[in-house]
Amino acid sequence: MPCHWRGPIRGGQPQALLGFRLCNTGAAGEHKVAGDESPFTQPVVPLAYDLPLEDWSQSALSICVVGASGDLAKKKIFPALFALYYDNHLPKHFTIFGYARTKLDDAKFREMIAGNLSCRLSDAGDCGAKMEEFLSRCHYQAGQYDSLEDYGALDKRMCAAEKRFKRGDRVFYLSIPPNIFTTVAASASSAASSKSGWTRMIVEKPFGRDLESSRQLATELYKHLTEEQIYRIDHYLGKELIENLTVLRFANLVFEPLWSRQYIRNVQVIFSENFGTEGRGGYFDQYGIVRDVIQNHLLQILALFAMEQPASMGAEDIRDEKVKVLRSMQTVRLEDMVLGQYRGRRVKGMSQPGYLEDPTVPPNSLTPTFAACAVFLNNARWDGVPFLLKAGKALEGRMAEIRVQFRHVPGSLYRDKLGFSAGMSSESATNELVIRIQPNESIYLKINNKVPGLGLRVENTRLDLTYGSRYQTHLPDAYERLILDCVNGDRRLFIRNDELEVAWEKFTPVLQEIEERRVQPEQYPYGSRGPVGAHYLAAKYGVRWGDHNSDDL
Ligand SMILES: NC(=O)C1=CN([C@@H]2O[C@H](COP(=O)(O)OP(=O)(O)OC[C@H]3O[C@@H](n4cnc5c(N)ncnc54)[C@H](OP(=O)(O)O)[C@@H]3O)[C@@H](O)[C@H]2O)C=CC1
Ligand SMILES: O=C1O[C@H](COP(=O)(O)O)[C@@H](O)[C@H](O)[C@H]1O
Repeated sequence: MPCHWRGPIRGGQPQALLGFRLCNTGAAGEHKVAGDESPFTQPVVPLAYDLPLEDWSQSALSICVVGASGDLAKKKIFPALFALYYDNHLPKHFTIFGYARTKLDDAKFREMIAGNLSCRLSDAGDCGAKMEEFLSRCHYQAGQYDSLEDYGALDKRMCAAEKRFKRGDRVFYLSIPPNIFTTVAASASSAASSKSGWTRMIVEKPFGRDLESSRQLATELYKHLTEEQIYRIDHYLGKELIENLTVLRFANLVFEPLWSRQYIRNVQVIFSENFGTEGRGGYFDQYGIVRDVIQNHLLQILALFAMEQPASMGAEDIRDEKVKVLRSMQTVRLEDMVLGQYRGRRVKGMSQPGYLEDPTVPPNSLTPTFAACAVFLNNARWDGVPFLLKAGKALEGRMAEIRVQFRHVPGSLYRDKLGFSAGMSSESATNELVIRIQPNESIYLKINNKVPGLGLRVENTRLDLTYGSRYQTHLPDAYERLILDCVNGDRRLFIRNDELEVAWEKFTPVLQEIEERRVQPEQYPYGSRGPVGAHYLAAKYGVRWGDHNSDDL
């Protein structure tokens, strides 16, 4: 039975709009359709902004994870797919395929995935059954990444799963090392694109390692895919608190008027991990922390934080504003950057290995595992405001947050009452807005408040929105949100090519200089707060790192 579709296509063209595709039948991925009135197992709310909810009643969705045997696929992608299924966010007629070179059959593949699936806290008791149902829709195709024949075999199985429907839409998630991105894009799009619906590809970072290689990657991808088909993922954009940034700014009157150089002294975007590169040293050493975290995750956060209000919440309007603000950023300078690399240490008889002790890291590597930099935006809103970005591995805690430090109250009546004389610095008495991205997601505003009781003592305390106390709901993992957005054709949280170009433009010169001059990173002990140079950098701009305030730990 032919799979055919002649209706309009959104977000990525099928390869042959006019032709019918003859689908061979086969066992893989077939599931019952009798009595399928609703395209979902139960009605879901539209989750995509400004996009009509896709009509899935007559179509099937195939999701293929390329690199299915890998770390990311096992830890994040399959669990996210299960969570989406569990909460009824996937179309009813979906099938999942794993593709990689490792030889597995469906049973072994399901066994491999099952180990990482977990039930929601809200589990209504049917988790076991749902897991079984989910796993029964997961299939595995072993194949080489460049083999048209192997993708042809995958295509056959996808067709079998889609054969009862007018349309078959396909998502390929490229969860593979960057050296094979284009090979896979070429072979998969040529041999396994949908002929009856759309085909989209989620591409994982790194998108190159500098401006030139990023351009090359784009050129190669464009030989096989249109920009509309490419979903460049930055999983930080899928995190709840990042998704909330635009709501916080543009849906509240109280923040937006303060959001400028007039009231804000500095902005800090901080990422820290309390573990090293364990197991990923081979990949990490070629990139380093600036490329791994700062140039993408932290810069994206900065862009959302600092951009002007977009004309709408549509993907292109938001991404236009992000590009604009990134274009206004000064190119990052070496003198505004501090680099560090962790060394091993022994704590209570336990030894924590240094970066250079990781067997996958070349001896004498200069790759930074920590970096801090000050960046500036040359525009009317942010002129002169330092944005401090800091990221490090093997530090004392795991945390990501944005800190907005406000200016002093001019002519404050309460200077004495705030205890400046008793050693409290005037800085710790200024307002600070903290957006804690993870863990313990929260938004809090540090304010000065009268200590209750007789007399007049003022202290710096918090107006606190801690998600765990306010919302009794499970926060979806970033990968859930982003995979669902891709299925819905919502590109708001994915990186457009011009955003990527401008991000590389701003960082490539300094990255090249670091490599050419063989800049030595400052050593810091595993589990510490990082190199002291980061304090000097902040001090140069009259800033103190907010995450080092003991009240805030
Ligand atoms: N792991 C993570 O936490 C994160 C990963 N990423 C990105 O996601 C992508 C996947 O990451 P991850 O799962 O860790 O990667 P892996 O190194 O685990 O690779 C995924 C799969 O690709 C195949 N593969 C590995 N090396 C090669 C090679 N040299 N040539 C051909 N195939 C190879 C292997 O499958 P087989 O041998 O079976 O073919 C492997 O299982 C990468 O681009 C990474 O940068 C991004 C953020 C976080
Ligand atoms: O992209 C990456 O992110 C992870 C951190 O992600 P998180 O969601 O756990 O905070 C980081 O460990 C990795 O080095 C980097 O490639």
